[in-house]
Amino acid sequence: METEKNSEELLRGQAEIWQHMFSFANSMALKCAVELRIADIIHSHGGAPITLSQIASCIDDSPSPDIPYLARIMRLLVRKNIFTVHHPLSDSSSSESTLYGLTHVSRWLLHGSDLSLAPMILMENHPWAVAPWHCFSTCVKEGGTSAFEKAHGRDVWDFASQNPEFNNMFNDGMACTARIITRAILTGYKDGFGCIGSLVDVGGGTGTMAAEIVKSHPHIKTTNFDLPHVIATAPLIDGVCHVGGDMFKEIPSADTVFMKVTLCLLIRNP
Ligand SMILES: C[S@@+](CC[C@H](N)C(=O)[O-])C[C@H]1O[C@@H](n2cnc3c(N)ncnc32)[C@H](O)[C@@H]1O
Repeated sequence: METEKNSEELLRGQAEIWQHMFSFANSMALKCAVELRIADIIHSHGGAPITLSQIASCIDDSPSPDIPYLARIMRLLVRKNIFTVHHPLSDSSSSESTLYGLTHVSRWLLHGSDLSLAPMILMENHPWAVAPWHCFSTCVKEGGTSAFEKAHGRDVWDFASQNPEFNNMFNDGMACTARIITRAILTGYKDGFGCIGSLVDVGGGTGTMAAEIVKSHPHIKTTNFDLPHVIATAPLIDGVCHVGGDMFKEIPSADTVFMKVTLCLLIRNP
């Protein structure tokens, strides 16, 4: 009896290992959906569910997409609740009539939407960004530096300064989350900004956060401060002054210092 229970547990353990082993498949399928712009394609058809052939016919730079391959990826994405599937005919095996639609999850994959995580998904799943995740054991064995440095031989900011493609991808990823988070901050902390005269966003990337602040509080003299290679790619933003530099040396003066990474710090100067 005991042995039977043990072997069942062991089998369950093995199943869990297989799940962990291939859990990266979820991120890769998500990345594929963003690269192929599947959510955008469905959205451009009015958001109503469409067939695989309709999706395939709108995929950029692919005169003859592999529909069975696409079907397999969609099956995984449907399973993960990223898209819906409908079988309008009673014969659910007829893949030609099967319709795929958007969910509240896939709406975050729309390119160009104000609330989109598409640039972040592309950045975080790029081989450059994934490489450090392969270095956990090296970090434990050797210690010393970050996983990014183990993978790329220099820190992420230095790497970005030497690699314009990574720099743009990283900054775009940051900008899309900044847009989402700033709106939540501005809504939740409505009264906090009224009394601010000047503000500097330290490590503000290409200025998305600063732009949102100035849009809703035009009276604030706003500076976006980041490393020179980031500021060099920042767009002109009405009411925002971009300054390049190193925060460990000096930051532009303002009565409020704003810092956001994954969490946000608002420090009022006395
Ligand atoms: C994780 S990103 C956050 C970007 C932005 N605040 C946001 O939340 O979307 C950190 C930012 O800090 C900047 N940074 C890193 N070291 C810096 C330094 N020494 N001086 C100024 N900015 C720096 C990076 O270039 C990057 O834009």
